[in-house]
Order: sequence, then structure tokens, then C-alpha cells
Amino acid sequence: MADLDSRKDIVGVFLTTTGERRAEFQACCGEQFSRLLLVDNIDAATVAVGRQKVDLLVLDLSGFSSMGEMAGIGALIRSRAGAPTLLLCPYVSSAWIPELMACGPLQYRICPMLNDELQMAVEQCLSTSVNPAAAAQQTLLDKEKELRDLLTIQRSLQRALSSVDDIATMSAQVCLALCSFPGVRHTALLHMKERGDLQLVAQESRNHLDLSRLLERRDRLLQVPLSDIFPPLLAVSGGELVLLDAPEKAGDPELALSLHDREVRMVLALPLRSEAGGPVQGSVCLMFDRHIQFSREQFACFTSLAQFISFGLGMSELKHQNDALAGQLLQISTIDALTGAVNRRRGEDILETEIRRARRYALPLALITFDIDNFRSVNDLYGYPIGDQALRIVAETVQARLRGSDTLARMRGEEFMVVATHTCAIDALKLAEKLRETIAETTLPGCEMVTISLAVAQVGLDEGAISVLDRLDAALHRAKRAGRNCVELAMQ
Ligand SMILES: Nc1nc2c(ncn2[C@@H]2O[C@H](COP(=O)(O)OP(=O)(O)OP(=O)(O)O)[C@@H](O)[C@H]2O)c(=O)[nH]1
Repeated sequence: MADLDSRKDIVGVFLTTTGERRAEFQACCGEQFSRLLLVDNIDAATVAVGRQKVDLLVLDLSGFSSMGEMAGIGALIRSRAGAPTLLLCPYVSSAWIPELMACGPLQYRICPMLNDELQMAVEQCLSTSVNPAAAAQQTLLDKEKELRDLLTIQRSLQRALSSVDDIATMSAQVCLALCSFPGVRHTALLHMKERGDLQLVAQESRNHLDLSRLLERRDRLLQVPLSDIFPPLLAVSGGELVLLDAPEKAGDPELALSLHDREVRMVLALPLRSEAGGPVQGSVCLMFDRHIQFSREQFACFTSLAQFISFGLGMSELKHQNDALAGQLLQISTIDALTGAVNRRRGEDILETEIRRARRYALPLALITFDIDNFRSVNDLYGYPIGDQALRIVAETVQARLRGSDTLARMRGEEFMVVATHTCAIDALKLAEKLRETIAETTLPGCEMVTISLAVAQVGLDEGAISVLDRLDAALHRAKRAGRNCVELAMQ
């Protein structure tokens, strides 16, 4: 203050659109200037700063509502050529700060502000104007530190994004990486799922804050009462960066109290978009235990970190979709759509594999083939839809009777094969008899009961699939000739 007091003429210009705010500023900070010009429009401010040396230009953005008006404000900042400028920005418009920083150096504060906070901000800006050399030196030191911090966070984030294989792991790693920024006590990643369902997918807490508790849920977060004011939710609905430099400024006393209890002094939230102008995919939120006056470079860096994260999330999601598609393809190519049993190709593959395994480990391996009796008449009498349903029920009933290690394959039409591992002929005969009885007792909606004829074989020591299937075919024919609804052993 000594430096300030020694100055004879400290000129300030305060731009605001509302008379009330002009009076408030005059009453609160008037004494900090020897001359204070209060103006109500951009043109008047431009004239005021052009006419004389102005030590501090204070721009109150509360009355400005569109980014269009920001062009005039930007020109005004540019005309300062680096001279001290203080921006007072409403909380919901905090995205304007980095935009306007592109026009020239400036200090900013988020509104609403308390009087002493405003006085202090003005004083800080004026001290910069009094001793520009010291301020420049400090700026240099600050920048060096900023760069170091940002490099650290960038490195950790790169490591986190290498785990795109799994979206949950990647999100958790991202939150962990963001915690390496000085002062960060909590980080969270919110991701937009199907049908606009915004979900909390990961959080890292150094202050015991649990966001799901604070918001009382983890999903459909855009429907919570705080969605209009809580930074990470506002960043998604507004699609812009949100900076809250004191929890109470969001306007919800309960939220402010909860955050204060967890030592949160500042919250920064950034929307996640995979491409500029594209749909918002979610948001990333950092909560700090201190106030930090971000530089333009820091804002830019946070924005590009958010882009990285979106990209990582996008890649992870693509990988997830690819895996799901590959799974579906595998399902389509190996599973019989009507009955849910594996299809013939897959059944034959499994049979070959199991024959090799049984031979290698000298284990018994049995096969059962079965065929629905007089199925043609089921179709003829009740129609194909009922026939289809009967087929499905028979397959499901048999499947339910098998061990997890057995395989049921639909070989053709109404003919199936069971590959029963670790099973000898005697046990397979018992199993076949059990299956026969179960099907005979099963009621089928829309048609009379059906029966099945079965053939059982144990695979010989050096026997191949073709040979054993031939034996089973012959045995099944014998079962049909023997009157159906019976089990026939295929002898070697
Ligand atoms: N509904 C339905 N019928 C099928 C399907 N696949 C095959 N079929 C029918 O199954 C019947 C098989 O007839 P057949 O081979 O003469 O055997 P069957 O009538 O069961 O006589 P046996 O086997 O000698 O007891 C035919 O009518 C086929 O159309 C299917 O996916 N759905």
C-alpha cells in the first residue's frame, strides 16, 4: 500500500450496464482511486481509456448476455495493450474468461463478490500497475511453475489414457492423474450414456468427498435438483467450461456447506467433446482446496486435457462396441438362433477338440445323439410355429439337464448331439435314459407330448469324429426301427 499511497494520480475506469452496480463500486472501491470514471457502455469505456492513462480498467460482465457483445469487450481489452484489466464475471458465464484472455492479459474474479473481496482484487491489480517490473518477474516465475505442473499432469494423463481397453479403469486412472495438479482434492468424470443418461463413472477423492452421496445418485445426473448450478452438471448442459471460485457463489447454501466441509474452495468443470462443436459426452471436474488465478495457458491446457480425455473415452467406447460386435458375431456364427444350442459347425469343432483332449489325457468321452420322433407330424398337425416352439423347449429341457462341461449342438433339423466329457458309455446311457424320460414328461404348449430316440457311444481310443458319428447314426436308426422313444448303444 505504501507504493500506492505515494502515487498521486490513480485513474480507474469501471464499466457496467447497471446504475446500481456503478453506485456499489463507487462506494466500495472509490477510495482506491484518485479518479474513478464510471461508464455504462463499451463505447464510453473505449473513449475513457483512449483519452488518458488508465491504471485499472474494471469490466463488470453481469449486464452482458451474449458472446456477440464480447467482441466489443475484447476490443477494449486489446486496446489496453497489457495494462491492468480486471474482469468481474458472473459464475454462469465463466466460460467467457478464457475467451477474453485471448484478447490480452487480465485478472478475473467470479461474481457475486463480497465487498472486501472486490477491494482486495482492485488493490492487487493496482499494485501490479505500480511496480510493473516486479509484476513481470513474478509472472515469469508463475509461468515456470505452471509449466512444470502442467507437464506433470500431462504425463500422468498420457499413462492413464493408455488403458483404453477398459472404460472404467481408464476413467479411474484419469481421475487419479488429474489429482496430481497442485491443490486438487477431488476429481470426477461424468459420462453421457444412452438416452441422455449422465453418469458418474469415476472419482478420486483426497478429501473424503463422495460425489454420488452429495448428488444422492450416480446416474441420470441431469435430473438432480443441482443440475443448473453444480459445475460438472452445468458444464454438460451449457456445453462450456464452468469455474466456481467459491462454493457459495453457486447459490445453494447446502451445497456450499458440504463443499466447505470438504475443504473445497474452487471448482473447475470442463465439458467433454470428441470434436469441436460436437455433442457433449460428459464432463471432467476438478475441486481445489485453494483459489488459483488461472492463466490463459492454463485454461488452454485444461481444455486440451479435456479433449484428450474425450478422445480416450471415445476410443474406449469404440473398443467396447467392437468387443460387443465381435461377441455378437461369434454368437451368430456359433449359436443356433432357434434353440440356443451351438450350431453344427461349432459342435463339430468342439467334438474334434474334446476327442484330442480325451486322447491326450486318457479320459473317457461319450456322445449322445437324439432326434425328435415323428416330428414331421407335429409340424403337419400344429403348424411350423408350434413345431419351432417344441424344438426350442426340447433343446432347453435337455440343456438344463446337462453339466456345464457338456455341449449340446443342433446338428440338423430336429437332430441334436451331446458331447459329454469325462463320461464313459455306462454313464452316458444313464444320462440318455434320463433325457428320454424328461422329454416324454415335458408338456409342450399347443401340441401333444413329444418323445425322442437316442443313440449313445463312447469314443474309441484311436477313433475319429467321422467314425463315431457313423456308429451313432446306425444306432439311432435302430432306435427308430425299435419303435422310437428309446435309447440304443452304438457298439464299437
Ligand atoms: N418346426 C420346425 N421343423 C423342423 C425344423 N427343422 C426340421 N424340421 C422338420 O422336422 C421334420 C423331420 O422329419 P423326418 O426327418 O421325417 O423325421 P420325423 O418326422 O421326426 O420322423 P422320425 O425321426 O423317423 O421319428 C421335418 O418335417 C422338418 O421339416 C425347424 O427348425 N422347425
